[in-house]
Amino acid sequence: MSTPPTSKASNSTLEPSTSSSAAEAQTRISFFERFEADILSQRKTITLREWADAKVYPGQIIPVFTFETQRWFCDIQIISRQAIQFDALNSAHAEQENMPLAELKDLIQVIYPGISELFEIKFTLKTEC
Ligand SMILES: CC(=O)Nc1ccn([C@@H]2O[C@H](CO)[C@@H](O)[C@H]2O)c(=O)n1
Repeated sequence: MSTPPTSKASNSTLEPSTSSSAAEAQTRISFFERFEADILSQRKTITLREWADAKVYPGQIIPVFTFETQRWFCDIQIISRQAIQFDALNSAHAEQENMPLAELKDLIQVIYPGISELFEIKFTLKTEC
């Protein structure tokens, strides 16, 4: 059996980047199961993540899985990704999360204790099961 040549095509679907970060783009994203219905109905159109969990780029279409059981439930297309300070979160963010601002801020501090800089990822639904 012959050995394949060293792979150099793993990022072939990504546009050429101006920084090195696209090389680390994640190929999937997970959400807590309790947000599945909100995502499928497009009541939830953003997510707020720490840097390590926000390596997605505008135009990318990625599959979405539940955090709990890694069950696929839709694909999303990334619209934008932008840094946001925790202290700058406002009711417009909460509305796009389909939850009250106080609840959103509490939740983020449970998921990412002490975090001050987040990334807001806007997305749109591409497919659903
Ligand atoms: C499962 C996993 O790995 N991580 C996360 C992290 C965040 N979120 C949601 O993003 C918004 C702001 O953080 C809120 O709606 C969160 O609940 C999520 O669903 N899953």
